[in-house]
Order: sequence, then C-alpha cells, then structure tokens
Amino acid sequence: KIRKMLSNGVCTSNVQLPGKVAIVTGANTGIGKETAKDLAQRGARVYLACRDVDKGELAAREIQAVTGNSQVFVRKLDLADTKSIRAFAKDFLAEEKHLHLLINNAGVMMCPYSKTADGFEMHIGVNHLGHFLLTHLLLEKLKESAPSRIVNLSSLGHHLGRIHFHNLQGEKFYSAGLAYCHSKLANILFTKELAKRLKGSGVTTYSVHPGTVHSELTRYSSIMRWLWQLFFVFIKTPQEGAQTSLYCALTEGLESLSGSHFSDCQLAWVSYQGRNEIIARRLWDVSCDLLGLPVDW
Ligand SMILES: NC(=O)C1=CN([C@@H]2O[C@H](COP(=O)(O)OP(=O)(O)OC[C@H]3O[C@@H](n4cnc5c(N)ncnc54)[C@H](OP(=O)(O)O)[C@@H]3O)[C@@H](O)[C@H]2O)C=CC1
Ligand SMILES: CC1=C(/C=C/C(C)=C/C=C/C(C)=C/C=O)C(C)(C)CCC1
Repeated sequence: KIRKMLSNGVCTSNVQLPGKVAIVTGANTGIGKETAKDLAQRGARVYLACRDVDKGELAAREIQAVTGNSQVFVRKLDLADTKSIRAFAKDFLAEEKHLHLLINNAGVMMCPYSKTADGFEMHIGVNHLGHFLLTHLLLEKLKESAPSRIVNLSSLGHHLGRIHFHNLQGEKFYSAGLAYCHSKLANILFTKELAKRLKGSGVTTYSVHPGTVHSELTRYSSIMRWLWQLFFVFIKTPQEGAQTSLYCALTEGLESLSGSHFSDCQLAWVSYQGRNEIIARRLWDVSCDLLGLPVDW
C-alpha cells in the first residue's frame, strides 16, 4: 500500500499502436522490458535492441506470450561500440519503412572505471554518446514517420551531475557515482538541444526520471542493492517505473512540451546546469566531434 501510494504516475493513455514501429534500447530487463511489453500490448511492432541477444530472445518470448503480439523482434545493439550502433541502424533502416517511437532506455550505473570500444568513459559513452549516435542515425526515419517521438531515460541523479568539458572521459578524476550523474545530466541537455533543432519537424523528444525502481541497475553497487532491499517498500516495480516513459511516448497533446523533463507522469524540475542552453549547445558540438558527426543534423 505504501509503495502504491508513493508510486505516483500512471500512464492512462488508451492509445493503440497498430502499424506503429518502436525501438526500445536495453529492453531485455527492467524498465525497458516493461516499456516494450506495454507497447507490444498496444499492437506496435517492437524492436528490442539488446547487447545480449540471448537475454533479448528470452524477454521477447515472454512479451509475445503475455501480449499475444508476435511482432516483437530482437536485434543486437551494444551501445559501448559505435560499430555495433552503426550496424544496428543500418540493418534497421534496410528492414523497416517507419520508426514512430525511439525509447533510449539502456543504461549503466556506477561501474568501475572502464572504456567503451571507442575509448569513451563507460557512463558517458553508453548512456549519452551511444544514444546520441543512435538517434542521429535514425533521425531521418523518425522525420519521415512523423508524428514521432524520442524518449530519453535520465534520472533524478542528474541534479548531482556537472559537465566537466576538461574531464569528459574521467581521466583526470573519476567517481563511479558522479560519472553516472554526469551522464544523466547529458541526457537532459541532449533532449533540450534536440527539441530545439527538431521544431516544426513533427518529431518531439522528452527526458524522463522513472522513479527509484527495482532493477538490475544496482548490479555494480552492493550499497545500493542493500539500500534498495532495506527500503523495498519505497522502490517501484519495473512496471511502475515504465509509466513515465510510456506517458511521454503515448500521451496526446504533449508536443508543445518537447524538450521537457518528466517524472511520475508530470513535468519535473531540472537542475540549473540542465537548463543551461550554452552548455547544451557545447555538449552537442563536443559529442559530434567525438563521434565524427557533422554539427548540424
Ligand atoms: N532503476 C532506477 O531506479 C532508475 C533507472 N533510471 C534509468 O532507467 C534506465 C533503465 O534502467 P533499469 O531498467 O533500471 O536498469 P537495468 O540495469 O535493469 O537495465 C538496463 C538495460 O540496459 C542495458 N545495457 C547496459 N549497457 C548496455 C550497452 N552497452 N548496450 C546496450 N544495452 C546496454 C542492459 O543490458 P544487459 O542486461 O545486457 O546488461 C539492460 O537491458 C537507465 O537509463 C537508468 O539510468 C533512472 C533513474 C532510476
Ligand atoms: C533517501 C532514501 C532513498 C532514496 C533513494 C534515492 C532518491 C535514490 C535515487 C536513485 C536514482 C536516481 C537512481 C538511478 O538513477 C531510499 C533508497 C528510497 C530509501 C529511503 C532513503
């Protein structure tokens, strides 16, 4: 009862999605799996973009069995490797005529200092740069399929985040907890800058704090796991955690709020840095530079 009371925010939309195509990254478990399940339940063709295809297949079978929707597919996507991101996008673009919903959900938290295949620090590399590149590669398809939406999973933790341009890869100093928060701030800044650039295109974008949710996200931190267990009544189930992503993906009339941040299915407060347009623009330029992308897209 306490958890239900604290788990504010339910996506009440009864929008159905026959003929619509969705991609959910990191959909083999946690919030992503529940998000994909709900979209499949509404009749969408859903692509589970997972780094571990076997885990993805297990989730797809479960989703197919629960929803009766056979149009649930698994594709390999490792956000810690730009080659994998490019291969995923290439195959998807060849396979599908449309893309209506891109849910940038996958994430890592508090992993020990490590680097992606391209030499980016793991949090900024997977949580921000990986999704930045994926979105870039899929954007034309999203525009052609408009109205379409992009939902970026951020976190309340962004309040502790700062974009240290002189130490973006954590080489000068590194804290696993803060590195996560920095990457989640980057998700918010990306959403804001992207929304600006997409004005008038029919593609809108939102960032989301899903709540404090029981999932595998705490895998690298025994303290977090212990806290989550101790205070389990305060922690949302993954299904409850998926509600704000679904709200942003499905709610009609949300277009004018493109670029905004949501929690518990309502507008949420963003930190001072998260509202800074100059930092958002600079992060965009630096991200393009790191990924070898043109600045204007
Ligand atoms: N749980 C919470 O309390 C909160 C979660 N969030 C955010 O919600 C999102 C979902 O998290 P949640 O469901 O809780 O976490 P989980 O750890 O349960 O799920 C994360 C998913 O991301 C995938 N993933 C991790 N690294 C990569 C990679 N390199 N390439 C592709 N996929 C990858 C994981 O795959 P695999 O299973 O193979 O590892 C998994 O499918 C994250 O962005 C997180 O930051 C925000 C605030 C709070
Ligand atoms: C203070 C406090 C809690 C709050 C924890 C919070 C607010 C965690 C946020 C985690 C995030 C944002 C994770 C991923 O992004 C608990 C554990 C509920 C237990 C009661 C004490």
